[in-house]
Amino acid sequence: MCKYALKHSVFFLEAAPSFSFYCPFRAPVKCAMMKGEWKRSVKHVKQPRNPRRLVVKVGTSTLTRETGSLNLQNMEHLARVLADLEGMGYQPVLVSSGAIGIGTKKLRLGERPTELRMKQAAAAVGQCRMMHIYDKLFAEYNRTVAQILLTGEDVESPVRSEHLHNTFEALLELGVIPVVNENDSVSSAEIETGQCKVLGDNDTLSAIVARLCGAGLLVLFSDIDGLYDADPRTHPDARLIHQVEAITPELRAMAGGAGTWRGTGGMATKLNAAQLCLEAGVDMVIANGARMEALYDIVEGKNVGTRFSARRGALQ
Ligand SMILES: Nc1ncnc2c1ncn2[C@@H]1O[C@H](COP(=O)(O)OP(=O)(O)O)[C@@H](O)[C@H]1O
Ligand SMILES: N[C@@H](CCC(=O)OP(=O)(O)O)C(=O)O
Repeated sequence: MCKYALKHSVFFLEAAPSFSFYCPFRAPVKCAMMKGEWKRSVKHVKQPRNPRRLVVKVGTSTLTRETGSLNLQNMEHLARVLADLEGMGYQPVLVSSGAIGIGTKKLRLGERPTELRMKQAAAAVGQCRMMHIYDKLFAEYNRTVAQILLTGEDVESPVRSEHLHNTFEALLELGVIPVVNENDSVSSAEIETGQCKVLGDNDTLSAIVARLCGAGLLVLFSDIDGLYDADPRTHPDARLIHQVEAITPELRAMAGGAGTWRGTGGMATKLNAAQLCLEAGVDMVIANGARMEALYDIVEGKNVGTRFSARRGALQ
């Protein structure tokens, strides 16, 4: 136990520069040594990665159709595959966007609102509807879901992030599938500007969640097969990049913004998420949400979409 704490605290010191703006792993590690029984709290201890734990993020463009209606086909496939993976011994955590888009449709607003308070109202309505659908779909497979809504302050605060970490642990231990989103109705940072010191968007949020709960893999399901060397919507000859090991300025230059009126951030925010994952030793894959079954291959490390491999700095 003591060796564990020391080993990992040393790791933190070495890795400290990468964690200067965010460190979710604040659970104190108590260490008793022989009869001296000294105890120490090691803050900022980095969690070992659990290879069976995976975070799956789905974007609004995957959960809704061009008309703004729910894409029930994608949602059903998502619930079935995650329930099945849970049955196979994996511990899935779902990060789901879609609250504003779904709320916009339910309120018959016609188009995504531009006024902040209206976006927040749409998110409050849409989140409720989205959870209702997830609850029903997962119940079909005898699975229980839980809602976790987060803000930047929650993951910045040592006390709150420790509570969050403990809640994830308890839910996963109970076999529950957590469904996470940003708490848009109280947090204006993301939906107003797309910029936020800690979160910023659900791509970044999912990377933070993957680190917070010690996941070994993050999968971002989008409306496209992966990262291309240019946005395929404007460059039809763009080529898919299969493997990435470092986020370089050249790579960032290839990543454009959102592809549809429903998406937020595009590939730019997915690369931010990849950067956070690579720093923490978490593998990340971008894949097409129209083929959720690809998740079976992804967890086995097969070549699907774009894989960001965290070879350096990996804990396991
Ligand atoms: N280099 C790129 N490779 C692939 N997609 C890109 C690239 N640059 C920009 N995009 C756009 O990113 C979109 C996916 O992001 P986004 O619209 O935010 O969806 P989501 O809701 O899944 O987060 C794609 O539809 C595509 O048009
Ligand atoms: N929290 C917002 C989603 C923000 C976001 O990042 O959206 P997306 O680009 O579709 O993943 C919502 O639920 O509407």
